[in-house]
Amino acid sequence: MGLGKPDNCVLVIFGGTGDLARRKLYPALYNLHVDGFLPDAVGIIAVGRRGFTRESFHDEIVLPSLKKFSRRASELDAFFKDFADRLYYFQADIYDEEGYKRFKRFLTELEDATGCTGNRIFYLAVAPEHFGPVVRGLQDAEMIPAPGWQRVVIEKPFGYDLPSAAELNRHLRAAFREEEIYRIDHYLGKEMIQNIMVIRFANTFFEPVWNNKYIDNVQITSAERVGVEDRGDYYDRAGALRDMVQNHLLQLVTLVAMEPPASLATEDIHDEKVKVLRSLRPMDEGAVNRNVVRGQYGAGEINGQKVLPYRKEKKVSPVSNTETFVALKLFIENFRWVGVPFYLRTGKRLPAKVTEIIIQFKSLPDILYFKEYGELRPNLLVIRVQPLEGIYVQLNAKRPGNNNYIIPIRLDFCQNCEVGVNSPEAYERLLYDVMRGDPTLFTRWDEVEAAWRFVDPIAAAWAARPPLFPNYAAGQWGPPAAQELVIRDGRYWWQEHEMQ
Ligand SMILES: NC(=O)C1=CN([C@@H]2O[C@H](COP(=O)(O)OP(=O)(O)OC[C@H]3O[C@@H](n4cnc5c(N)ncnc54)[C@H](OP(=O)(O)O)[C@@H]3O)[C@@H](O)[C@H]2O)C=CC1
Ligand SMILES: O=C1O[C@H](COP(=O)(O)O)[C@@H](O)[C@H](O)[C@H]1O
Repeated sequence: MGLGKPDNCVLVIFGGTGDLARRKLYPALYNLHVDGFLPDAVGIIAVGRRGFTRESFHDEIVLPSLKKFSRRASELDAFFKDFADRLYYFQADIYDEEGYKRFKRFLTELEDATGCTGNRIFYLAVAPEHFGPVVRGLQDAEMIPAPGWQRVVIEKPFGYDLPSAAELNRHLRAAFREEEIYRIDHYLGKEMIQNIMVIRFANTFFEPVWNNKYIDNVQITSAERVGVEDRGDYYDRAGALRDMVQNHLLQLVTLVAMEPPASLATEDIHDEKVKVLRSLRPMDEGAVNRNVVRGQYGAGEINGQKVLPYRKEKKVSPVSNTETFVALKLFIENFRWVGVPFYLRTGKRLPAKVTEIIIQFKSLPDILYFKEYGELRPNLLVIRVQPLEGIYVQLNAKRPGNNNYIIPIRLDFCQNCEVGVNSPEAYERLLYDVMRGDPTLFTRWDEVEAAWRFVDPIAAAWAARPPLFPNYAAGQWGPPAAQELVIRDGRYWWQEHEMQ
C-alpha cells in the first residue's frame, strides 16, 4: 500500500453487525487506521436492525471482532479509542422508508460535523436479495447522487446465474456508473495474487516460456479444512461452483493466462482478463460429464477430530445435493494456451488449508538423462498464495558426491517466512483501494458476465443429473473421480503428491 491518504469520506456499512463486517471489515479498517492509511476525516457508519447505542456497538461488536481477527490486536490499547471515535451505529430496517429519511439526516449532520465533504461509500454487506432494495432506498431518499463522489461495494455472490447477475447489475447501473461499482473478489486483494502479474511481466525468465510450447499444464487448488460453519443457509443454495469457481478460481485463471496489458491502467488490465474468460472453451453436457467432478463430504476426520457430514451441518438440508467440492479441467482457446489443460480444484473439509498455483513445464526428451540417473521431475513454478506466501521453482540438479544421480531441488522464496513480514489482509488492500478510487482489483461487469457464461452450463448439466452424495469422507482430497480426472491424462495433482 503506502499510496497516500485517501480523500475524506463516509463509509456506510449495511450489514454492519454481521459476520463479514466482524470477521473482515472492522479488522481491516482498524489495521488501516493503525498504519495511518485512513482518510484524515472519515466516518464509518454501521447500519443494522438490532438496537445498539454507539458505545454498546463498540463494546459488543467491534472490540471483540478486533481482539479475535485483527493481526494488530496487541496494539488495541494504543489505537482503539482513536479508531472508535470514527465509528457510528445507525439502527434501521432496509425495508423501512422512514428509516432512510432519518438516516439521510444523520448522514448529512455527520458529514457537516466531521468535514467528510459529501464523498460517500456504500458497502452492501447484506444478503444479495437486499442489494436492490438498499440501492432504491438510497435513491428515493436522495442520498445518491452524493454531493461529492459516490461508490458502492458489492459483496459476493454477484447473482446466482447470468440472468440474476444481469438483473442485479441493471439495478446498480440505475444509480451508479460502472466505475463507481466495486465488485469484491477478495482473492484479488491477496498479496501473492497481486504478485502474479509482477512475477510474469517483470521477469525475463518466465515470459518467453509462458505458453503452450513450454507449459504442460496448470493446476490451481484452493482447499479448506473448514466445513460451512454458520453459513449453511447461503452455502446450501450456492455450492462450491458458485461460491468459489465462478469468482475466485476463474479470476486466478485470468491472471495466469492473460496477455501483457498495454499499461497498468485499470481498463487495460480488465480488458486482458476478460479476453481470457471469453476464450474459455464452453462445455456441453458431455464435456461436463468428462471434465467436471463434483463432491459432497460425508462424516470423517479433520486434524484427528471427528466431524459431521455436510447434510448434518447447521441450516443445511438433510437431503441436500449441493456440492462442497469441484474439480475441473478447462481449456483456453487462444494462440498462447491452446492444448494446455488448466486443472482447478476447490472444496471444504479437505486435508489442508492451502491455495496454490502450479505451473508444470514440459519435460525435456530423455536423450541424455534417463531413469537410471534418478527421478527426473518436470520443472515447476509454484505460486503459494496461502497460508505460506511465496514462490518456488523446482529444478533437477546433480546430487553432491561422486555420481551422476539427479535430484529435484527448490529455489524457494517464502515471503511470510521472512522475519518481520506481516502481510496485510486482502480486505485491507481492497477497502483502501475503494477509498482511493482504484477499481483495478475488483471485477468489471463483463468479467462477471463471461464467468457466468462458462459456469451456467455446468450447473445446468448437473441439475439434469442428480448426484450420488456424499461421495468423499471429510479429510480426503475429494471423491476418487477427482484423482481420475488428472490420472487419465497421465498426470497427478502436484500439491498432494508433494505433501506425501
Ligand atoms: N461472512 C462471510 O465470511 C462472507 C460473506 N459474504 C457476503 O456478505 C454478505 C453478508 O454476509 P454475512 O455478514 O455473513 O451475513 P450475516 O447474516 O452475518 O449478517 C447480515 C447482516 O445484515 C443485516 N440485515 C439483515 N436484514 C436486514 C434488514 N432487513 N435491515 C437491516 N439490516 C439487515 C443484519 O443486521 P442485524 O444483525 O441487525 O439483524 C446483519 O448485520 C452476504 O452477501 C454474503 O454472501 C461474502 C464473503 C464472505
Ligand atoms: O469467498 C469465500 O471464500 C472463503 C475462502 O476464503 P479464504 O480467503 O479463506 O481462502 C470460503 O470459505 C467461502 O465459502 C467463500 O464464500
